[in-house]
Amino acid sequence: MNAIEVRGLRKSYGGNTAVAGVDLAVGEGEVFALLGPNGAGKTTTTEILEGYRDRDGGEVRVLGVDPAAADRRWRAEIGIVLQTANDAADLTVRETVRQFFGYYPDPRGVEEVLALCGLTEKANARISSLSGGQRRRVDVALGIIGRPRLLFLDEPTTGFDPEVRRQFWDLVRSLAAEGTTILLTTHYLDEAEALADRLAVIAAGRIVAEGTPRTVGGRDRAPATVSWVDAGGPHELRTTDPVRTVVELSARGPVHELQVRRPSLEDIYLDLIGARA
Ligand SMILES: Nc1ncnc2c1ncn2[C@@H]1O[C@H](COP(=O)(O)OP(=O)(O)OP(=O)(O)O)[C@@H](O)[C@H]1O
Repeated sequence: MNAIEVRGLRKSYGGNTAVAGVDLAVGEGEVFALLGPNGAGKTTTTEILEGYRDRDGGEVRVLGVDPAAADRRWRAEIGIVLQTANDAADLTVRETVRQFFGYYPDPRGVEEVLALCGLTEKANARISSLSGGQRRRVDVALGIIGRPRLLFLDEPTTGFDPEVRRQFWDLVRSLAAEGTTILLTTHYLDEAEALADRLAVIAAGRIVAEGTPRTVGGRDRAPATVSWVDAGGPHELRTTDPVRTVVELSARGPVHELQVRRPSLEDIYLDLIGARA
């Protein structure tokens, strides 16, 4: 059984179509990233999957259940890290995490979660005194304390400094290694590349490409750029067979600053969403 199955999902707000027929399948234990520009329909799609938003049409199964008709038991198997920070500003970090501990049938230990999220040193600090990135870590802690089978991460590392982002990536990898299915929404393509087994690019409410970070949008077959400097000056060549180009160049005589550049995920993404000519 797939953790998430979506067929023909549609949602409009008044006359504005936010999701225009999305199909999606996420396997158990997969880390799946949803990419797309602002307003593409990512949050609307994930909120429908989380059971927080009605849909206009389409079939949706999350852990085998229609989220529109889900019960408490289903909800306990889902972890959610929303874009908005929590608002229990007067409580300390530990008190906040402990409160959520009580909501779940089989939670992780409070101290374990604080440690996993790098919050042990801030355990006695009030939420209101935390920095933006530290608050975000509390959101993540609350999302994972229930030991979810499926975790929704909506732009989880916004506001994180580079070191904390790396720590968070390690946390996601360890959750994935335990078998947690993860649906990640992010604007950071390096994050999708580092974490996702598969990803989909959504634009104007439709999925425009799906694949692994290596293959999406024909990335693995796209031409590479070979650049070098020789006696005639700098050169650049786009080719689908860069190995052959390099072999031919080296047979011709001395070259310097030889570089082979494959299209990055960002190059492919920008092409897919039509952001480049
Ligand atoms: N509650 C709402 N009422 C009316 N329109 C909405 C509502 N929520 C979203 N929309 C519209 O639906 C479309 C999709 O929005 P959505 O928030 O799903 O996009 P997104 O891909 O998550 O964007 P972002 O990257 O900015 O978070 C947008 O045009 C947005 O203006």
